[in-house]
Amino acid sequence: MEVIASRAGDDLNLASRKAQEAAFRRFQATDWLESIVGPLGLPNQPSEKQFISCLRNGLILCHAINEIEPGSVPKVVEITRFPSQSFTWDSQPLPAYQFFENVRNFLKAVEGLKLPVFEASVFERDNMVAGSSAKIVDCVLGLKEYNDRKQKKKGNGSFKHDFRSPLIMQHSNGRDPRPAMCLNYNKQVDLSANLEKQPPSQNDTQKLEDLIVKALAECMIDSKENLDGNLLSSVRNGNSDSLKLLSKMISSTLEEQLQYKSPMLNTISKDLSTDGSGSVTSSATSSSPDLSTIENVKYHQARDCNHLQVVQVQEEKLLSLKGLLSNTKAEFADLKSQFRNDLKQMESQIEELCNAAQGYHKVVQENRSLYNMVQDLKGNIRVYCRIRPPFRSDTKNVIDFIGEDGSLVVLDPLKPNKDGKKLFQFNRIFGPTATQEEVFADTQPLIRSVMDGYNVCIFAYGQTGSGKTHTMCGPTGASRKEMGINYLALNDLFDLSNRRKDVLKYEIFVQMVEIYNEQVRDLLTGDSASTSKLEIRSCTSENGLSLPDATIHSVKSTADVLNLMRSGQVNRAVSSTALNNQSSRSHSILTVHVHGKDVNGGTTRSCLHLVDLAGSERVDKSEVTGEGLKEAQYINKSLSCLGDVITALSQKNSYIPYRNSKLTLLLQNSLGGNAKTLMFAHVSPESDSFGETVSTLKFAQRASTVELGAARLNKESREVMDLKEQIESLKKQLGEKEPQSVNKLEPRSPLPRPKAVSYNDGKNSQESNGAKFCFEKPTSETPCATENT
Ligand SMILES: Nc1ncnc2c1ncn2[C@@H]1O[C@H](COP(=O)(O)OP(=O)(O)OP(=O)(O)O)[C@@H](O)[C@H]1O
Repeated sequence: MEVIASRAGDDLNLASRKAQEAAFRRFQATDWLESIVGPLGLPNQPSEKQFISCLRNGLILCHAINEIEPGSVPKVVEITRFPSQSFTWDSQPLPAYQFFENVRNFLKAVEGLKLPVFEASVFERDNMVAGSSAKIVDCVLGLKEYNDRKQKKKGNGSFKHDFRSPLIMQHSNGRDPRPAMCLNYNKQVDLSANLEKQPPSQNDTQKLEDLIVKALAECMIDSKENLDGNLLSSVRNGNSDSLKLLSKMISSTLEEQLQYKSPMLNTISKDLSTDGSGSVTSSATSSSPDLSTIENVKYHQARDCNHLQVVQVQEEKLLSLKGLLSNTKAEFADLKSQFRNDLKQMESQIEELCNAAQGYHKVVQENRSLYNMVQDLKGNIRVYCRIRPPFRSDTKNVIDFIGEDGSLVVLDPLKPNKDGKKLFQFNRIFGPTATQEEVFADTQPLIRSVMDGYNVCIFAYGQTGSGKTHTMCGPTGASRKEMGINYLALNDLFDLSNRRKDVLKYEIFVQMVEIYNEQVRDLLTGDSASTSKLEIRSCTSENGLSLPDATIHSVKSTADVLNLMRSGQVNRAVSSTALNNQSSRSHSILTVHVHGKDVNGGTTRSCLHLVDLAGSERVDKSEVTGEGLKEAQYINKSLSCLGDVITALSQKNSYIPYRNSKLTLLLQNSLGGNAKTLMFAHVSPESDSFGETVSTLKFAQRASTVELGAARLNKESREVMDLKEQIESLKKQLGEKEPQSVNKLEPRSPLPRPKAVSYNDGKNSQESNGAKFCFEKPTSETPCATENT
């Protein structure tokens, strides 16, 4: 606001200086004209209006130019005036066409002298605006200069008008640079001083009288133009009627002037009305302060004139502001359209980003399937991690991040900063919200490969209460939708078997056992005595089973499976612990045997192990004692043996300690053989399980590095089978004829030459004495493969 106010102040000063400069030039022009044609009857410092009105009839101008260049205007249209009368500005105006003739003739003459001219129309009252007199003043001052040169040179000097500001000229001449108004004010003070010093002469009195009358008339002219000249003459002659008439007119004019708060006119009006008989002369000459008041009036008029110019300047400013506003509007419209374009660009960029994000998801998917493929080729144990939903929502969650690419970050609750974060990488992570179907969908391809002749092992590992049984079997009393992998897998196998029935005939058998306190128990026999002490054959028996003594059940539908699983589940050792009220106290193993026979006679033999391990537990946390403690110790021991086997396998050790536990012995072919193996690592998200969670994840990470080698297809074509049959019959024939020369006959087989490996279990006398053929390159602990390899 202050800046605006100071700018407005500057503008006012400039406008006021310009107005003063114009007034000074006008006064100069008036002085000069008077010096050429005699008194014009104008005040010392005529207003613009007075100046123009005085010259309007063209008479003064024509006489002035004729004085300088005689005959310039040959015919001047005169008005009737007394010989003593001067060219007064308030003379009776000529009819319009007459003074226009004078003005036109004058302008022609001026043009002839190559001096600056003006438009005759400025004399029309309608065209009179502030600054109208500027060109007339220029023209008159041009004439003056022309005359000065002429006088100087006495010749015909060409015109060279000096347009420099009179203020500058004053300054450069070393005179007082104050504006004309100030100079004039000094002049007025001098005059008052003179009046005080000596009594006014008759001449002086006359002059003062003239001044007052003119000042008053001037005011009237401002409001009512064309004041009757005769009236003024009568007033001068002391005619009291005329004086009264003038007084009346002045009163009405004063009313108008008073609106502009002109105290001087108020005073004069009072004088005139109170002293109607008194002569103007006496009142004018009686005191010098009246004179200064008249000067003040002129000063105020000049100021009003300045104000007019200020208004004009303000109007110009307003115009420029309007221009600025329209420019700003245009700029705003530009900006708007620019914004619109920017928005469109952003839209398209967001679209591109969306496409890129979709592409990224696709690439992640592809990467995962490629990674899985590589793992399949390398025969790595696949590891899926499943996170159980938290039991209580108010507990702190240690799961920090689950990546689509199988990355998992857990956060140590005791170190909630960067150092507390641990990153693990698996094939797939299932978050707490993952459904049974989602988990099965990722497992299905592996399960289906059983139907193609591959051995598959899926086992669930994790801390007690982390959700292993939930994943493998489903919750107790689960609906079909909530069923676990065991049921869904068998269901899928039946489905596939149905779809392939035209080309392949499948037979599906099921065994279900548990390892409880290091004893293998059949869960599907009604005879409780036979549920204990089943023997594991690391080299499968003649019927291809590693548990030949366990009951084997043929299943034809999912309903059969359901019934068997239910009875198996009932037989399973389950008890309540502090961590899980349905805690499995044993490792349960559901084995599905699939025998396929194609239309050509080719066969496949494969098995699927679905293992729900007992949960590792900290006995202090599970608060078990007595029998429960013993169970826990067995569980922990067998899991520790499993860990040792995994470590030895991941380190590619020559010795793999399968025999250290029943569990590892039973899973020997799946962990170190030619099966496809998948491990579900289960974790609890609660912060008080963080230690066990990290230990499970580390175990799972280690397991994922185990390379089993490419899984072997257990398929035999008709030709191979024929050859095998031939070999068998030849063997028989040779044995009958020359039993001693059997060793000389080598069987011809397209398969690699088998190695004879002694089976050193020592418990099965029949097999421990004999040798078995094994096509697998044996490790120290993998003496032979199953019969169907
Ligand atoms: N993904 C899940 N969604 C919903 N509930 C689950 C999930 N996982 C586990 N649970 C629930 O958590 C509890 C413990 O699960 P579960 O019995 O499967 O654990 P476990 O690992 O088998 O334990 P243990 O080793 O003691 O047998 C059960 O009540 C189960 O229903």
